[in-house]
Amino acid sequence: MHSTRKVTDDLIYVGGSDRRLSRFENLFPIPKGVSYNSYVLLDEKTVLFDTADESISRQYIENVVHALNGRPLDYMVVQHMEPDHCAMIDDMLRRYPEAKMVCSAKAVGMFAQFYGTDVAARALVVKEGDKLSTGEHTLHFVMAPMVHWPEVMVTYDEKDKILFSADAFGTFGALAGNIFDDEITFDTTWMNDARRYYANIVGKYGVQVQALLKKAASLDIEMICPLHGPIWRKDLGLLLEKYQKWSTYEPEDKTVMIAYATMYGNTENAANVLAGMLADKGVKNIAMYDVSETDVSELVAESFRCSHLVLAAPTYNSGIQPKMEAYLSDIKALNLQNRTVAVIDNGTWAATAGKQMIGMLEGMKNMTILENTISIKSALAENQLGALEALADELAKQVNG
Ligand SMILES: Cc1cc2nc3c(=O)[nH]c(=O)nc-3n(C[C@H](O)[C@H](O)[C@H](O)COP(=O)(O)O)c2cc1C
Repeated sequence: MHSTRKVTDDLIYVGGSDRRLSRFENLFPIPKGVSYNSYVLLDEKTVLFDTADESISRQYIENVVHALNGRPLDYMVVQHMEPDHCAMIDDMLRRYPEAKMVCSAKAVGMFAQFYGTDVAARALVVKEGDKLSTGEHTLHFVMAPMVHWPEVMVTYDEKDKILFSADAFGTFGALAGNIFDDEITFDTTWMNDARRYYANIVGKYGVQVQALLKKAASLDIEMICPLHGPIWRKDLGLLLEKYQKWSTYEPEDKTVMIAYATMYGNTENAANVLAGMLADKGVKNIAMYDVSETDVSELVAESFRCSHLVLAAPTYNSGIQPKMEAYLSDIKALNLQNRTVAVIDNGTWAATAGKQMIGMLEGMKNMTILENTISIKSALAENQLGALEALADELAKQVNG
C-alpha cells in the first residue's frame, strides 16, 4: 500500500524510511534509521525529484505510482547521483519511457559509470541558473558542486518558494509519519543526528557549503525539502544558523570535550581528574568520551560542537593508540578548524604519542595547541597534579572568559 503525504496542494512526499540498515554508507551507525526523501510535483507537467535507495524500492514504487495517479512522468530531476538517491532511476526511466532526466552534465557520466547505461538521449542537461517551466511552476537550477559530490545541484521552485536541497540540510533518522519540522521536536531529539550527519558527510566541504548558503540567501525560501530527514517549513532559521557555524568550523558551545584512550584505566583516570578540576573551575557541560567505546562519527560530531578539545592517549607500539589515531585522522580529513586543543599522553617506557598527536594537529588549519602538555608515566603521579591544575586553569579561563 502506498504511504505518501501531501507537502503542498500539488507536491507529494513519496519517500520512505529504512530502520533495518545498521550503518549508513556501511560506515556510520544509524540506530534511528534513515529516510530517503523523494517528491512528486503534479503541475501541467509532472516532476519527480530524485529517487531512493533500493532498500525501500517496493514502498517507493507504490508511492510514485499512486502519486502520479495514472499520469505519465514528464521530468525526473536528479540532483545527486549517490546510489541512496539514484538506485531507482533506471526503474523509473523504464517505467516512464517519456520521462526526461533533468540533471547536471556530470550526472549523465556518473549514471553510465554506475549502471552501464548511456542516458544522454533521455537527459535534459541543465547548468547554473537554468530554468524549466512545468506549467504554473518554474524550476530554477542552482549548482552545488561538492555538497557533497561534484554533480550535485539543488532546485528552487519559484512559485511555492521551495528549495529542493539534495543532501544539504539532511539528517540521519527515519521519519515516522511526521515529515515536517513543525511536527517533531527537532532541537532536542534530532539535532545530534543532524550534526553527526553534517560533520561526517558534508563536513569536509565547508567552503562549498558556504557558496551554496550565499546562493540560497538570494532566494526567497519558505520551505526546504532535503533528501534525508524532515522537511523544513517553520523554523528554517534553526538549521540555517547551524549550517553557518558548521560550514565555517565555528564551535557551537564553549565547553571542553575530553576524548581519551585507555587500556588499563590510567589515562582515563587522568581524564576524570582533569574533568573534576574543570568543573570546580566552573566549566559546564563537559563532554567526555572513551574513543574505544564511542563511534568515531560521534567523536567527530562532538568535535564540531565543542570549542576546546583535550586529547589523552597512551603510546601504543611507539605510535598513538589506534582508535585515537583514527579519530585524529578523521577530524583532519574533515577539515575541522578553529579549535583549542590540549594533549595528554601516557607511556610506560617511552611516551611518544603526545608528540605524534601534536604532529597530526599541526597539520590541521587554525588549531591552537596548548603548550601545557602532560606526559604520564604509566599512572598519573602526585607531582603532576599541579600541571594538570594549570591546564584546567588555562582551559577554564578561556571557556568561561
Ligand atoms: C600493545 C601495547 C603497546 C604499547 N606500546 C608502548 C610503547 O610503545 N611505548 C610505551 O611507553 N608504552 C607502551 N605501552 C604501554 C602503555 O602505553 C602504558 O602502559 C600506558 O600507561 C597505558 O595507559 P592506560 O593505563 O591508560 O591504558 C604499550 C601497551 C600495549 C598494550
